[in-house]
Amino acid sequence: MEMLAVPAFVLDKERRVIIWNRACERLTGVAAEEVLGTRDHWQSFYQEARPTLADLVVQDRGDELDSLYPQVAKSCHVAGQLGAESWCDMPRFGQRRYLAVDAIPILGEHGRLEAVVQTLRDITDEKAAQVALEQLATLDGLTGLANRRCFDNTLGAEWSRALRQQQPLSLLMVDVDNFKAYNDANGHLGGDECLKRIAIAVSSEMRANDLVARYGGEEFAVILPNQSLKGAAIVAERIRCRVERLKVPNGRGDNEHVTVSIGAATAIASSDTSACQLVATADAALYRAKHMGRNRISLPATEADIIASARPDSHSAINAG
Ligand SMILES: Nc1nc2c(ncn2[C@@H]2O[C@H](COP(=O)(O)OP(=O)(O)OP(=O)(O)O)[C@@H](O)[C@H]2O)c(=O)[nH]1
Repeated sequence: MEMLAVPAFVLDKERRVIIWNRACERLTGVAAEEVLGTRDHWQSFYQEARPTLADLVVQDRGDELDSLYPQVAKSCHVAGQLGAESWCDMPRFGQRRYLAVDAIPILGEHGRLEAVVQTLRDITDEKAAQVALEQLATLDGLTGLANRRCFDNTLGAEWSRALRQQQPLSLLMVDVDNFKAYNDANGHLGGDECLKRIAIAVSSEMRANDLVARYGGEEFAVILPNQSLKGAAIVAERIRCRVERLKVPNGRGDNEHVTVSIGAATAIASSDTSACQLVATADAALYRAKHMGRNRISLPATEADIIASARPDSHSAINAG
């Protein structure tokens, strides 16, 4: 065990460390003599006191596995083994590592627990690669914003949260005006550059919990959790002004610049409404903003419309900004 290449430690049935091998010393930066005979082994992995997997096995607390290791947890109840993956603080190095751990009971006569071996594998690099891939799968290739798939998932999650917490949820649909003409005048690559600049402008108006996504083509969507209609209108107007201030010539004449139209909708989630209806309402508002001349925001007018805005049978009033 001492010379084993895999980091490992062993607890006795009183949860005291009886073996702490060399590889475990290298992994944690903690020498065996610091922990042998103590119950301080957790300090090598975490800033705050919490049981390691081996502690759970000794104390027969396998039922806490899922809550303590929410990322990946697996238990093999027959043999009493537990396995999990989690981020560990690694206090001695001050740098988190992602560890895959297994805790295996050692049974004596009559099947009585004598000790528990915990093995650890540092899989930080694999985890980082996996996270990077997952991020790539959620990003739009041109603008670097969240893509449509990420938008759909986030909206679903935020809708559920709004329903649970009975908080408003706002949505903005932002569409570049006359973009076909811009493409015709500047070519598709020129159009792409313009979309990138608008993406940056829209993102720069967001708070940490908001999500800006490329909804498709020259249309962006902004999810504003826990935001009232009034707040959403303020954000929408800030975005509209920000894009206008970019002063990207649209080729339609001197002093003519690229602008956006924005439709807003706000809903208090309820079980008889859906996130799709919120999108449809914001889209309808966007259509009205276009219809009324572009470079403007459009939103429901009254408090009643805020709630009604997500109902399928509603015909929200419009207030063009
Ligand atoms: N360069 C570029 N153009 C795109 C992209 N996606 C969509 N478009 C173009 O965006 C234009 C959208 O045109 P329309 O839907 O007619 O709308 P519009 O000209 O913006 O007019 P309004 O929306 O009514 O103001 C089309 O010419 C599309 O080819 C893209 O990724 N890059």
